[in-house]
Amino acid sequence: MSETDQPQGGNEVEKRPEDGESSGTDVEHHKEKKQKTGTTSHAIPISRRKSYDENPRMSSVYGEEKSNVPAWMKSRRSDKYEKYEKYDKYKAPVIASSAPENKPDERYNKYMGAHDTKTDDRIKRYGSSTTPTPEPGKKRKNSDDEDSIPAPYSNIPITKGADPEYQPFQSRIHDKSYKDINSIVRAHYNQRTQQSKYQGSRTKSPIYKMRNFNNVIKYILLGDWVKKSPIPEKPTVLLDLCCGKGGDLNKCEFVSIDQYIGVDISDQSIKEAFSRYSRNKVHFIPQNGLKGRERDTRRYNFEACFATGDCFGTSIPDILEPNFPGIIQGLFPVDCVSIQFALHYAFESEEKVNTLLNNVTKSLRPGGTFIGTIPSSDFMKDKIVKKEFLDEGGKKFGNELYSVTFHDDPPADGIFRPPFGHCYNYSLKDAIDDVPEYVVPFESFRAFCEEHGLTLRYKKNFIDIFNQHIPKYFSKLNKNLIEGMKRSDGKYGAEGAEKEAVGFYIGFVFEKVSA
Ligand SMILES: C[S@@+](CC[C@H](N)C(=O)[O-])C[C@H]1O[C@@H](n2cnc3c(N)ncnc32)[C@H](O)[C@@H]1O
Repeated sequence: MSETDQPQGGNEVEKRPEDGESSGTDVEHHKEKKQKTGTTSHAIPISRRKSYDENPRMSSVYGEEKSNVPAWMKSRRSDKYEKYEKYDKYKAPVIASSAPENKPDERYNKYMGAHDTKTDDRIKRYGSSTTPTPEPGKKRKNSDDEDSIPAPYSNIPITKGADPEYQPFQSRIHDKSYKDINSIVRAHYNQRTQQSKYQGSRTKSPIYKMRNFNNVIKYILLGDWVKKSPIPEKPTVLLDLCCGKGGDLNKCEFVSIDQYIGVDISDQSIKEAFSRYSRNKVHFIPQNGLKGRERDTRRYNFEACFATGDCFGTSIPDILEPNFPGIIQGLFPVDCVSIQFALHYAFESEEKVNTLLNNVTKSLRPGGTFIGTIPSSDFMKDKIVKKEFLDEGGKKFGNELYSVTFHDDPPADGIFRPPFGHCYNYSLKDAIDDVPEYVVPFESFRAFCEEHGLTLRYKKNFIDIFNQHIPKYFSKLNKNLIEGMKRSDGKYGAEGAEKEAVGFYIGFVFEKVSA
């Protein structure tokens, strides 16, 4: 397996005074039945405007250059909050995608059409927020603070744990074998989002250091590989697929993007991400964005919108456009597509991987990057070939923190053929209880990416990423984040069982090479 290592290292990153981190290791999984479950998309627009047009109209990006509202937000403006209201009350599992099956060209003509000479004007900055501004000099709340915010889900039972100050996560999904993977994943992450509000301080979690380590890895990957928009005055846009609770919002601020788009299948996670963003966004963004101006490092200086949707079963335009009319023409193609700790769910079938990679490549501008983190098929191969199993049957490996249990006997040479549908249950203490996910045979994944015009630029195991790049990032990252990785020998990084658990993952970067 060839490996390229060409970090750009050129992206300017800023040291920020504090860091409200989340998830990171919140890796999860599923089980499958061939039933295809898409999602109707539900979206949360973010606006800092106080008033809206009375008469909704279709947006025309280039026809509204003088306006100070992003064009994609102009139509249906009046029902913006109504939509959020609806979303807020949304309870039922999402069923049935309306994605047309066989009209990709039609859909993507529009999708790709925005990248022309007038793209400078595709989005405008606008001011006036309803979000309260923190007192000057006050730092943004970190995730521990956020967890202590009273939550509306008082019906959720609190899991009993050994530490009275900390309640470890425990899944309450029953009869997984009768559910399709989307349902399991959605239920799992909805539960996690709700339970996390009652768990207590994250610093008490048995995987606290691991979470910090994984977050640092994502800072490094995004810091080195998010490429700014090549067109001056055009916003730098990041599309976060399977964004979860918005755990990477801080990282997006760190790399100074201008626009964030988050999509996830878990409606509770999206709601939490929206809430996290809303609490911390800047009060005012100048009309011309913040290019060349100082950013407020205590807050999010970028615009954001969030939508619920199935990234592996539905096209991105079909997820976003119904909720944010004009967004595809207004903000796409984007500069970066990020997918953190989630791509393995797609490897259930070729169809899902194809849908995902179509979403990625059609969303990206040429030269844009596709950045992700996944379990390492090489790591699995090693375990299998060396027979480092926890059970007699040779289906389970791991340690006291994590475990992988294959559904079927793994191949003796550790090479999974065909590349799809190799299911295993993954467990991670205080995060994941036996949730199914799929092996991502990396070389096959790479070949699929190449078929989609994506060329591998970087691929490394987490331990190597950390060792090679932490010197550059050590002084730039939040002190609490760094201190949260302190080892027993006084140095920083992962050790013991945690080291093996984080070594299970790799980071990758592909670049879109052609139009
Ligand atoms: C381990 S979490 C990672 C969250 C976030 N990317 C992070 O790094 O903190 C995996 C996420 O993938 C989401 N997910 C799984 N399958 C999905 C799908 N088909 N479409 C969209 N999101 C999906 C889950 O709901 C969950 O939020």
